[in-house]
Amino acid sequence: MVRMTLEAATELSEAVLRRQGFSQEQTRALTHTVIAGQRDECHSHGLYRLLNCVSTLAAGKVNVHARPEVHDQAPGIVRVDAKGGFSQLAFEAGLPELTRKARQQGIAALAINHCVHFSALWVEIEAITQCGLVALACNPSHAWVAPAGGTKPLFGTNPIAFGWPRPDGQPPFIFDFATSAIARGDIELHRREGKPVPHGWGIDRHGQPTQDAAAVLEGAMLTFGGHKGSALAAMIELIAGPLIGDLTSAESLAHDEGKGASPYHGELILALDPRRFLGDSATEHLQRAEALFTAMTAQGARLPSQRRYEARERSLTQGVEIPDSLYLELQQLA
Ligand SMILES: NC(=O)C1=CN([C@@H]2O[C@H](COP(=O)(O)OP(=O)(O)OC[C@H]3O[C@@H](n4cnc5c(N)ncnc54)[C@H](OP(=O)(O)O)[C@@H]3O)[C@@H](O)[C@H]2O)C=CC1
Ligand SMILES: O=C(O)C1=NCCCC1
Repeated sequence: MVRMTLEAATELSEAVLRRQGFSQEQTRALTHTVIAGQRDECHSHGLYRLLNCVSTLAAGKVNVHARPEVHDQAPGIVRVDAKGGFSQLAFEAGLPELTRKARQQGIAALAINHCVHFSALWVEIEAITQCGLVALACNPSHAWVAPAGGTKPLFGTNPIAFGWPRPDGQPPFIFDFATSAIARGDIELHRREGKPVPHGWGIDRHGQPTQDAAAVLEGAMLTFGGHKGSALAAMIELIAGPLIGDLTSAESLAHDEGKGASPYHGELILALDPRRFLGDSATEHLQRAEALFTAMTAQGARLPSQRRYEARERSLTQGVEIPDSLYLELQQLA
């Protein structure tokens, strides 16, 4: 393993992206995401993702000079056309209008269209909760996951993330997971490290259960929680696909033409303002939410994101670690 400071990791990411032709703005926004992922020890969405940025560019499947366009779609809806660029800049462009509308209306939606997407959603959810808003985000990806009861890839790994702001400087309550048993990135990391995957992550192309990571990647991933994850995955296809006029995971994969680039689709993000829902009683009710978190942890349960926040503390002082092989690949690209 190679250990480096967060500053060195940031320089490495910027060097790779600049060298490969990404604009200054794209380089900054992409680096923010992958460094956040690495810092919080979300290895499937950290520095490893730079390899996808580079291969997506080489495949001609991303516009590295895209300038997102913000449209005031309706009183409660802001739409951002990412113009074929990565989603990060589009999210940044839409965030001020999303928060303004949420504060005005109590609830607002941000629909991002035509974006190339690979981000962990908690990065965006954190930005919204920092504004004191409750947040929900989801998006399709490429058709890699079989519906419960089926054996052929149809859904994306379709992440869903939720965030709740907390008082007194406490970090927000956030969960963020794929509706597949695990993110595809994690299966890719198992394949790179030659490790078997646990039972229940996927099936081979003949529909048989397998622990061979490469066979799952060629076959189909499985949903988490059987029919429950499958229904959530279908919902995400609908509300972050046709509802916002964008591609489903199957359509994203067809758009890819076998190039292996990052998915191309839309994203739906909702923001809710507790102060609009509750008026003067907001503080009292947010305090009741704190009682829920206390009751969870009192039983020995950990809150989602607690591992991430602990990793963040460690990384800020000790830096981050990546496998030698990834470090060498990134050095070569830089
Ligand atoms: N852009 C895209 O299209 C896609 C992105 N992704 C991203 O991949 C990432 C990983 O997804 P996935 O593989 O499903 O993640 P996991 O199955 O690891 O689940 C992650 C979530 O569950 C929480 N969690 C895990 N274990 C526990 C526990 N014992 N108690 C309480 N909470 C727990 C995590 O908190 P903690 O982090 O603290 O462990 C985190 O919020 C996500 O960030 C997602 O956005 C996934 C699919 C597609
Ligand atoms: O890990 C995953 O699953 C994905 N991550 C980024 C984009 C495609 C799906």
